[in-house]
Amino acid sequence: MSKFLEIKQLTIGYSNPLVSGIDSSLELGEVGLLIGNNGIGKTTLIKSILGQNKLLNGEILINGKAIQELDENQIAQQIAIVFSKAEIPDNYTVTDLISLGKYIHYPYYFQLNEADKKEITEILRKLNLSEFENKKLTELSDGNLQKAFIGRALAQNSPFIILDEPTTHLDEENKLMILSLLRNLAKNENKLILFSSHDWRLAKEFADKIWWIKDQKLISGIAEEVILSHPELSQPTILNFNQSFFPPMIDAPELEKEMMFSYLQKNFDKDLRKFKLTFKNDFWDLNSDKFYDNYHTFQEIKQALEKLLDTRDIN
Ligand SMILES: Nc1ncnc2c1ncn2[C@@H]1O[C@H](COP(=O)(O)OP(=O)(O)OP(=O)(O)O)[C@@H](O)[C@H]1O
Repeated sequence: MSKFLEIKQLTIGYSNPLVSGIDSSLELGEVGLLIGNNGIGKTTLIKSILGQNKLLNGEILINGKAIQELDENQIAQQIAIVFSKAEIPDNYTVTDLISLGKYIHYPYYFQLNEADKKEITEILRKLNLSEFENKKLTELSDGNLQKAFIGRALAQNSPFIILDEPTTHLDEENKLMILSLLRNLAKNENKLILFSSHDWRLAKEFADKIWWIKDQKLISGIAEEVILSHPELSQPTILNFNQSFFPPMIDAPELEKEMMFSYLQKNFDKDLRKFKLTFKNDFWDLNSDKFYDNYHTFQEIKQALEKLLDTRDIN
């Protein structure tokens, strides 16, 4: 069976390559989560899949056809895109926006036929947006606005939907709502969903596959397997807010590791990479090449580290 999206030996970028040697695929009914640091090439990859960027090498096949051989309209029949930074058209209602999804099927000026109207009513219902059908977009909550943009993608009726950061700017409850909506679309309507996210820790619970851009390569596979085989993904350093803080090695279950990281990051503007903390259920081991002791509380660990750093500064 051929994969709906197939990428072979692909290099993407501009004058210089950003990511090379990409070999991967996704099938209808799957949810793929695209992650990677800022500026690493996520949007560039999305644009390449949409045929908007010249490929530096290799190929992208959509339903067996090379992307370069499809014209704009043929691509729109296969792929709908939801950009999170989309401009909100002034004076548009929710129904107007969703109706725009039908545009690709008509010439410049069009009027919706009865079947289209029925379909849009059905999309509004499915997205729980019926009560807002005549509301201006500018009056919607962020969560409902995001749903309206997804509604436009659904009206386009393409089997593949790509979303750039669909959960950014949403509160936790709306994030979960959008993520389950995306998963339901894949599972109940056999859509292929590929979305990028900075909230990937949450998003991974809803994704079948992870596509992770790192060191100019794409690491891809079943979400859980990618995380298991790349310990740095489960290291909390990915949530580093404090530029001059470098965490010690923390050997502990995920939650304890995350909490210890969070506590140290708030309390130290320092490089702690010389130290290692090991969780032993009832206490924590703290050691470096010259030191070893154990502690029961976070505060004891903080005091010990402060003392050790002080001593080191004097020496
Ligand atoms: N049209 C362009 N010409 C040249 N370089 C570009 C162009 N567009 C983007 N870049 C550069 O390519 C790199 C990757 O950008 P891209 O937008 O793909 O990253 P990203 O992973 O989506 O980042 P973010 O998470 O911040 O959105 C950046 O260094 C960016 O400056």
